[in-house]
Amino acid sequence: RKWSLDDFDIGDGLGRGKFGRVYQAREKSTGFVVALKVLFKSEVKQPNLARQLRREVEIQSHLRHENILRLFGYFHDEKRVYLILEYASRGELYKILRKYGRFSERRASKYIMQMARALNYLHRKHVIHRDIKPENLLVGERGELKIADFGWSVHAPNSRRKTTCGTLDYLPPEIVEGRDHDEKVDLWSLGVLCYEFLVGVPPFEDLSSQQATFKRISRVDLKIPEHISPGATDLIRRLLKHNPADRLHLDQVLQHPWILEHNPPTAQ
Ligand SMILES: O=C(Cc1cc(-c2ccc3c(-c4nc5ccccc5[nH]4)n[nH]c3c2)n[nH]1)Nc1cccc(F)c1
Repeated sequence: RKWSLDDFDIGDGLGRGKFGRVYQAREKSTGFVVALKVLFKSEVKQPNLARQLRREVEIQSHLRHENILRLFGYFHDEKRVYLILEYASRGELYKILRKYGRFSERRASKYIMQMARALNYLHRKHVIHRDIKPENLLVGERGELKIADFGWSVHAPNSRRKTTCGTLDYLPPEIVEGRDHDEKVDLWSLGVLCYEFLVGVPPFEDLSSQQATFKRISRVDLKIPEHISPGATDLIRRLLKHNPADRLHLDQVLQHPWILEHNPPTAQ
């Protein structure tokens, strides 16, 4: 199917900051609402960015999971590339987190369960995300999380250097120490995400410097506040292990008492 801009009525601008130029749009023949991401070809001129974009399109267009934002298609005109992305009606998770400060244990465990399911799906396809953090998550119509950005996903195992423009907060020791890494990096990030959902700040944040954060990550300098339940504390501790081999597997996360307690398995 060849798409073009004429197929869409363009609506409001959506994610301004992190996500660049994204607009709500309605496909004219069906009325289906999407998020249309516009990238200027001038911005994607550098060959590695074009390769990065092709890789991201390649990865995301083959993924089908309710907790992973869909890429429906793409097209370009002489100046721009357009991505037809799933519209997440409840917006960006980090804005909701900043508004509430921190989430209840029930809400956090539901989100962590959804993330574990999405990561399980990705890892089975040998895709590691490497950039799980609230800024990359959106919320759908039924309050479900959608992993939205695959800017850093690669096929496992991988030793590519990760030069992050964002914070180090979510990076595991093996990446900050520049060592080889595999999909277990996403298990570490899941632990960081769980901590930030419940506490409101990431566990190794040290606003004095990136170097200080680096040290706290490398030493796994983890302090879990008293108000966090024993179940959540246990799950966080079992994910934030320096040695990737010691981290809880995703199947074990989905069977963890803290997850089951708030998300009883519906009779299948
Ligand atoms: O760049 C992104 C990630 C991405 C996702 C989005 C994005 C941003 C915002 C939304 C929204 C959305 N819904 C909202 C509701 C209220 C307020 C704001 C909202 N944003 N829905 N879907 C989105 C999708 N922009 N960029 N993916 C990408 C890039 C290149 C190739 C590729 F295959 C995928």
